[in-house]
This record gives sequence, structure tokens and C-alpha cells, in this order.
Amino acid sequence: MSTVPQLVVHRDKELMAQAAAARLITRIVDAQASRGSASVVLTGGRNGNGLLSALAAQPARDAIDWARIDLWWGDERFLPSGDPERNDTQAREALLDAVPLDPGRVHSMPASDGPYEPEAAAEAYAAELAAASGPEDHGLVPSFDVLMLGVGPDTHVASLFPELPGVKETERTVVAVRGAPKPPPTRLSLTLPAIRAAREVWLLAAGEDKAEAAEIALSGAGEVQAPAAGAYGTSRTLWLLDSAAASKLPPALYPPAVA
Ligand SMILES: O=C(O)[C@H](O)[C@@H](O)[C@H](O)[C@H](O)COP(=O)(O)O
Repeated sequence: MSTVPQLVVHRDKELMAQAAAARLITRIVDAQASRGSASVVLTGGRNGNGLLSALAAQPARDAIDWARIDLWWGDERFLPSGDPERNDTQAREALLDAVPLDPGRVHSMPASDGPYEPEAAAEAYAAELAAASGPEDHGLVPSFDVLMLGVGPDTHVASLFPELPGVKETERTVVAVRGAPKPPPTRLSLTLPAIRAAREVWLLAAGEDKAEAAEIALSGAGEVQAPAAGAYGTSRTLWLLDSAAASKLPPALYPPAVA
């Protein structure tokens, strides 16, 4: 079931990062209060890391019980462990190394210097997701509380790029991506079926370079041509934009006030 996207537009990307970080803190605290733990999927990229850095700087971050949260990734650059270009490396620098997480609940995607080739690495991560999926979940991945996705200028999300095989995958939950137009060329990515298992999907788009992508994805494009259009949650789909990224949205979509 697709959920109609909700839009929140902030003045600029700094405010968007701050406000999204505050929103994430509240969402995690609520999940932990109601179910004893939380499950969040992180995204790479400037907007995703900007949110993590903003969260690290917010005193309210300590309202989160960091020992009771599972962290996953929506995609990863298939590089050696610790490589500065890996999404998990950047997330650790932005936030994760500063909070008392349970290392066993931080689920990095396999690295290229591990035992797997990309396709086997995707299968291994899919197995890890399946092992974490409980009876209350509806498939092969946990019902993530929040799954965050940066939006690329070409409307890609995670490492699902327009017209490439990954966005067309309907069965597997994790795929290897070769020949990605955004370097590095070899990546691992959740697929749309896995993304859609999340309770809430948050799409982050800030900057003028995302204006066309937001307009295309929110104006009825198909998911193969515009992967961001196919990213939605079971209970909520939320686009978090700044004014620049929202500047080309059709008036009917543009929220009445800039938050
Ligand atoms: O591995 C990656 O590069 C990201 O996961 C990717 O999906 C990113 O989120 C978008 O490309 C947006 O990136 P920016 O926020 O830097 O524009």
C-alpha cells in the first residue's frame, strides 16, 4: 500500500538537517517507549550525514537509549572496511562514534576486503535482515521504524538508479549494483520491496540540484524512471526539503507555509 507523500519544506539545508534530526530523535524515543527498541535505516550522502551531524550536536540526543536501537544501511559503497568513502565510515564520524551504541546492533553492509564478492555480500546482508525479522514483521526484513533516503539529482535513492536493474527488483531485498553512475561504481543496496517494509520512509532533498528530481518524483513519474517515486512506507512517506529543492514543485504540492 503506498502512502501519499507528505512534504515539509524548511528555509535552508542547515535548518532542514536540524529539524529532521529533532524529528528523528522524537521518533526513536517514541518507538523505544512503545516497543522497547527502535530500528532505523541510515542513508549516505551529504543530506544524510548532515542530519547525523546535527543530531550529534543536539542535547536531546541523550533521550535516546542508544543501547536499544538497531541501525541498518539503505546502501553502501563496496569499498574496504574503514574506507573514508564508505557510508558507515561517514556515519561513524558524524554521530555513531559519539554515542554508546550496542556494536552488535550496528549492521554495516559487507566491505570489499571481506569474504564476499558483491553478489554474495548482498545475499549475506539479506540473510542478516531476514534473521532480524520477527513474527510481527511482514516479510524478509524488519519493519523499520524510520528508513531515510537521500535523493540524488537523477532521482536515485539508496543505490537504485533510473532504468538500472536494481530498481526493477521485485523479489530480493538486497542487490549488488555494478556500473553505478554515482561513484564508486560497485555498491550494495536495499531494493524497493525492502524499503517499502519500513513504517516510515523519509526522503531528504536539499539544494538547488535536487529541485528537478523532487519535481519529477512528486509529479507522477514511474519508479523505474524515478526511483524516489517508488520509495514509500507502510504508514508514512515524508519528503523533507529545503526551499531550494522545493522551488520547482507544482503549486498544488507546495506546502502553504515554509516550516
Ligand atoms: O551512497 C550514497 O551516495 C547515498 O546513499 C546516495 O543514495 C545519496 O543519499 C544520494 O546520492 C544523495 O546524496 P547527497 O545528499 O550527497 O546529494
